[in-house]
Amino acid sequence: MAKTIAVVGAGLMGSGIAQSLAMAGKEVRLYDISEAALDKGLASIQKSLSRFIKAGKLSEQDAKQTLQRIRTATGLQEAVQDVDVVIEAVPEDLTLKKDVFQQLDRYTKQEAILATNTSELSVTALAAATARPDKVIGMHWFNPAPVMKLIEIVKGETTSDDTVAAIQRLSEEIGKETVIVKDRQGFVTTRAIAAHMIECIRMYEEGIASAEDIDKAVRLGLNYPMGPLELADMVGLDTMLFVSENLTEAYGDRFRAPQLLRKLVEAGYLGRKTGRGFYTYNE
Ligand SMILES: NC(=O)c1ccc[n+]([C@@H]2O[C@H](COP(=O)([O-])OP(=O)(O)OC[C@H]3O[C@@H](n4cnc5c(N)ncnc54)[C@H](O)[C@@H]3O)[C@@H](O)[C@H]2O)c1
Repeated sequence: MAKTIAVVGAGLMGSGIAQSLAMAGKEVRLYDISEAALDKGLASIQKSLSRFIKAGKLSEQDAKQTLQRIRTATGLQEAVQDVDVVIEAVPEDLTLKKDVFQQLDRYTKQEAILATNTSELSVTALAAATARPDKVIGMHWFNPAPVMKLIEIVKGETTSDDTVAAIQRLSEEIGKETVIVKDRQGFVTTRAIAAHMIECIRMYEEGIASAEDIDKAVRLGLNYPMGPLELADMVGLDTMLFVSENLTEAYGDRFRAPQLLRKLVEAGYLGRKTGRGFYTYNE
């Protein structure tokens, strides 16, 4: 049973993953490249825990204990040397992730499992960067990690059944549901959401309805929690373009980025993070 888990990268996903694990009683080592990044990660964990308390879903005492179970480190070796599982959540860049996996391979116990939270990069390629390709696996979380139920487990070409079973067990121990998918571009969730979003952007481009009405139609008619265009703005239009290009390479024209998506990105309108995407944000 995995007792101590390292999370590498304390950004949006890494901090949420660390929090989910600690809330479920796991000892966590949280690593990032700077103190500033770790402080930011811890602040977002504290904010999220306060929301749980306010909603009556967590006691003050449990929140305090959760925080005590998260130990931060700015040295990678120190963070990972004694853990059973590492979950990598550094930016979506294959070269960077390969480099991180090589270091993890060097610094962790031989039997440790190395998992990646990539949304769409090749788990198999990351496995090949290590001397333990059978112990490398995709553990794809969703934002916000402490709330979202699913973990999409990605079995690389070389991932062993034991590794899949161990990550399935860990996910269940912390109260998550799992699906097991092959290591194919976009897995299930990224491929499904991209197809949906790209088709809705095309409808907007064709002038079939306003952005507001497309989002409203999908929210109220299909019962999705968010409309596709507001969701694209939240994810980031640059990220959506990157996903669409990789899916086009894998599956052909049906994933080709609509002109409008490309032009918005070229204009620097990347969604919420730049204050403008399909919508304009004032805060
Ligand atoms: N944002 C999402 O909704 C979402 C959902 C599922 C999966 N993902 C995936 O999770 C991963 C992380 O995404 P994010 O949104 O948390 O990004 P982010 O930019 O919020 O966080 C990345 C963190 O990694 C740190 N970092 C950079 N280089 C590092 C290194 N060498 N070692 C350790 N830390 C390093 C950064 O300082 C930053 O804190 C990506 O692979 C992404 O595709 C994202």
